[in-house]
Amino acid sequence: MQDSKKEFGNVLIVGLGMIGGSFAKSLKQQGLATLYGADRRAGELTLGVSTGVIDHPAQLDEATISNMDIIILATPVRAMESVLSEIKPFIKSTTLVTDVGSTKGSVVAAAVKVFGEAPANFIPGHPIAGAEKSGVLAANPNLFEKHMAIITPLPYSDPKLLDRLHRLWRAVGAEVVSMDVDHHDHVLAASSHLPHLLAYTLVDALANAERSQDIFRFAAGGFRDFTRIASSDPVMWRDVFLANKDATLTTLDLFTDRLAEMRQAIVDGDGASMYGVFTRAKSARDHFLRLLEQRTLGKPQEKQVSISVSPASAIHGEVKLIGDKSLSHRALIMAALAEGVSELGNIDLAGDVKVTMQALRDMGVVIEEFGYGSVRVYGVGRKGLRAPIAPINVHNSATSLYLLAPVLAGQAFPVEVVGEDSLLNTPFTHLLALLKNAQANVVSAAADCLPFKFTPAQLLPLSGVLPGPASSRLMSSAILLSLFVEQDGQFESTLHLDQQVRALFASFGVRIEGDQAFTVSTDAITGASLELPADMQQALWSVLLAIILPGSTLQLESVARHGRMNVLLEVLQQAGAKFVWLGEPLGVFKTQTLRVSFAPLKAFALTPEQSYELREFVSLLAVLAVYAEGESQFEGIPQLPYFYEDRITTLMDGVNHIGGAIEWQAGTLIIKGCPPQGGDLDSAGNELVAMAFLLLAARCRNGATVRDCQKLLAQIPNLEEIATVLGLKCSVHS
Ligand SMILES: NC(=O)c1ccc[n+]([C@@H]2O[C@H](COP(=O)([O-])OP(=O)(O)OC[C@H]3O[C@@H](n4cnc5c(N)ncnc54)[C@H](O)[C@@H]3O)[C@@H](O)[C@H]2O)c1
Ligand SMILES: O=C(O)C(=O)C[C@]1(C(=O)O)C=C[C@@H](O)C=C1
Repeated sequence: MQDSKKEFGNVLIVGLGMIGGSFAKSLKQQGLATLYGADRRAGELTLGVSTGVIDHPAQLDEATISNMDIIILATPVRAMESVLSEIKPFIKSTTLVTDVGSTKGSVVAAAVKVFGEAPANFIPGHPIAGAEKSGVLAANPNLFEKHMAIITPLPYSDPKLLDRLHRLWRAVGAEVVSMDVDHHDHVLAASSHLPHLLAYTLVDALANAERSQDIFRFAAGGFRDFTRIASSDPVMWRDVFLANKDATLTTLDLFTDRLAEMRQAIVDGDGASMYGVFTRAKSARDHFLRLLEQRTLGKPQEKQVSISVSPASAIHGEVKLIGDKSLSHRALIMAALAEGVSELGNIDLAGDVKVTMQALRDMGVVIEEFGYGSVRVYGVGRKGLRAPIAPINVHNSATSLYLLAPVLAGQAFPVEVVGEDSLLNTPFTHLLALLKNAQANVVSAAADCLPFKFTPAQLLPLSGVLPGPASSRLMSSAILLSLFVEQDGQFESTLHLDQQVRALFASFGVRIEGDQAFTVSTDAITGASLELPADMQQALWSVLLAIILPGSTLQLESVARHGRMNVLLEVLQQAGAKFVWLGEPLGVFKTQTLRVSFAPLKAFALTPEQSYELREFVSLLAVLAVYAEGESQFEGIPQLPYFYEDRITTLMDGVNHIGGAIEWQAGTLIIKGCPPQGGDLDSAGNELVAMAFLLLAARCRNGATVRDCQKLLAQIPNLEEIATVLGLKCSVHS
């Protein structure tokens, strides 16, 4: 009877319905077993044979049972006890007996009742896959593919048979997860049983309500999506609720309390509460969908995107650029930690800032978007964040990590932070050292890399100089950490604090005094109304476009006239650029309109101090030098952190490849003014290099194509639009 050539030998399905039939069909189609089916409805067995789901119909008698290698119980859960009693006299100890029931405690209890103690060859399981259909005709051999199968091994389960069960589920395409029986029943009560109860009850209540005819007649997608599962098999679901009574009641009580709160919000016309629940729920469901998508599709392959730029003539116009990226991160975090509501205008809502915003939303902060770049943030107070339902994912945003980590260290709940791509291999040694200096409870998985696990701790004031090379991100981390200690925070840094960052914190009631030795104090973090200044990278890019393209004049609104911008403009003046500030400085960031126009450029030099101060802009300045007459010299580049030099190397490769001339001479970068012809430029995925190449391309005689721009477009999704407004012809293609 046994077919020894097939991997799983003889497999018997008891209960040849939708789930049992799907299992059988998959194994049979792959030729992995000889399939037997038993069902109290003879018709299902006949259909099973005629539709190729099983090889043989069978009875639960000695001849069948003693010859099986695997027996799978796939009846409704309350029928399993009687099936086990029936097969008990004939089961061999080497036969794996398992089940697919939706509840696990009741199935184990049935086994204990029948056998005295669940035998070592009985190992329960449950596929987290299904449909609202039933019966063998609904069998789908692909049903379990890329779905999870939970198995709940018992302490004395036979390891060899456990291994066979793993292989069996993997053979039908499932990912196997082990779980404790009680945990399984509580989790599934919430994720599966409660939704079925709600769907059945809703349909039944409406079907018996007044106007039920019209209710169904006019119901559309919402009703259909919510109630699909009310078409599921009633016997199966009656059994589930009888079998998993306690866990279902616990989750049902939680739900009815929350429903009562929603009812009250409607009675009170409390829109803020409703909005809060809806945004949190939307964010939680979006998160769930992303997880599901990753599991079923695998990680999506990032498509390579290129931008082609045609040779441009002049650019003209008056533009208002989106707000500064780094200030946007900080403003959102401060508004979330504030007491009261903040209104933030000209926020950059793309790229990495979205990561910070999502993390805050995941922790219960309501952020309403109204109009382009405007958000209203309902602050929850320093300690008012809520534990997220899943780890906080900072994706590829180091800035989000630097700014969120101190906030998480100060909360009263444990939380994990995960990341993606290159961030996973980046050691955050200095950030961790800073957090530990404040006695934060944080552990990293390995080698100071993500994931990090935070557990609540009483934070203490920082002492001494900030670890590692001076960095403005780490300085902001130190300021944010100081908000969670009782006394005023104090720390030292060799870096000057950016005036705009100081102004931003001050707007929320946080005073930062001193220079190099800082004191951070606050009575209360208060909500603020702020309009952020234009992003400096984008502002410089547009300014340089106008400067290098003959005939251009450009007026940029909301440019902050502060420290670094002044250093930058000094360098541009040295190169011969023409610009003028218009109007009076406005708001906390002292913004003004900046007008620039084309000027013939001459070579210029950066001192090591200027290179350090302007390190974020060195790639753009190098392109400016390509269009200046003579030989520009940048000193101090090798002394910058390694990734700045990496950027410059990519930039040099590109410029030299299309006919420019940049070289190193004794640690100084020498750029010879010599307009290139054009061609292909590979940005190696770096968004700042890509931006510099777009600038370079604009005046190449034949235009140029910049490759690997996906990160740049993630940061500036409306780049094509900005270029069009300015009059630059570029097209994005993959
Ligand atoms: N439907 C789903 O989405 C889903 C998902 C995962 C797990 N499950 C579990 O899988 C099992 C089967 O569900 P289904 O959706 O395949 O149901 P189904 O109604 O399609 O199939 C059940 C089969 O069991 C048979 N049966 C009932 N009592 C029997 C008995 N005493 N002896 C022999 N056969 C008997 C029925 O005749 C029927 O053919 C249930 O335990 C259910 O909890 C279902
Ligand atoms: O997709 C469906 O129709 C299901 O109901 C599948 C579902 C679920 O709730 O997710 C139903 C019961 C199970 O035990 C496992 C999966």
